Amino acid sequence: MIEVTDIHKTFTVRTRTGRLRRRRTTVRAVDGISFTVAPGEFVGYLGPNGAGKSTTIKMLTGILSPGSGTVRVAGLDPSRRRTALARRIGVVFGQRTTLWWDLPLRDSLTLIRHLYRVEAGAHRRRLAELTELLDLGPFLSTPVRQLSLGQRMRGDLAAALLHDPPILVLDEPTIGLDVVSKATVRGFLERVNTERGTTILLTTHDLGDIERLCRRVMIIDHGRLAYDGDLDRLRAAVAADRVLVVDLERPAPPVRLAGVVVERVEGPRQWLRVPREMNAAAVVAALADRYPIADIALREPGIEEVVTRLYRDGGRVTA
Ligand SMILES: Nc1ncnc2c1ncn2[C@@H]1O[C@H](COP(=O)(O)OP(=O)(O)OP(=O)(O)O)[C@@H](O)[C@H]1O
Repeated sequence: MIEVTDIHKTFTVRTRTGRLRRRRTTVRAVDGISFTVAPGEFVGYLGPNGAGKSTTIKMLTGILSPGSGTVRVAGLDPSRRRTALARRIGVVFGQRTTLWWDLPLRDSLTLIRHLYRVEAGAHRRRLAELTELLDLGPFLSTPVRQLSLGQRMRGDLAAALLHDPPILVLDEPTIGLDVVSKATVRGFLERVNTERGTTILLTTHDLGDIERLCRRVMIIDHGRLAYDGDLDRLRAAVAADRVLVVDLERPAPPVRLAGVVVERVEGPRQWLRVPREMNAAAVVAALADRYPIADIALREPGIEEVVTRLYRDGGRVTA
């Protein structure tokens, strides 16, 4: 569905160094990235600010052409076949709307129907379906400028999917949304992926989006892919520590066990950081030997911790 081979993109930036002097510097926004996304996959695209995510998305959607390397989306070269590609792809930019500010949402969607030349009957059916899934009914007649951010995003998602494209590319679709709107958007995307088989590439800083929706993540740092694989393997690869939550039978001072650090104590409950290289079962056995234990649970690190660690270590993944 999406094939990217060794793409590069550099920008030349002119910076002022004095009253008249300017210096030209080259920014390697994308520096040799390759990946493929198969039909029906839901892939998260992560990276710190300025890593090159938007530049990649712009090359996938034909807004920018790569300096070198090749991109194929639905078999097309996006920068050369932008119009043909538009029929096969839906794009949502969370920070920008594709809707007409002064028009009611319904009219915006009708205009989009004409742009994509969707036949009237198919449009009616699709709009009814999207209206139900995204609960657009209460604000279809409201001008876009009066919509809340969450309503506007639901409208943008409908606009991107009206022509039923097999590929959906999303750049920060949950940015600024409240918890309820986020849940609506995530639930909707999950259904689009599982029920219609739409291939989805999702760029986000919201790790909750990734954890809820994506089996595969790609992480970009300084224009290069630092990781491409499933989330669990990433957890193990960055060797983020696990936490053992121990309930002792009664409150006690922090337990003492070689290699294990007690992070927090609350009454009889203690949180123990267990380094990845230690065998958790052996730690549990050693604890049970020395302390009266009522209950015990092992927690894998949250995705926040995994990603923070990856960015901090300069994006090196060794596993
Ligand atoms: N049009 C442009 N002209 C000059 N430099 C640019 C341009 N677009 C992007 N860059 C630079 O390229 C690098 C990658 O930017 P990009 O917008 O792709 O990052 P990003 O991962 O999307 O970041 P963010 O999470 O902040 O949106 C940055 O250093 C940015 O300043």
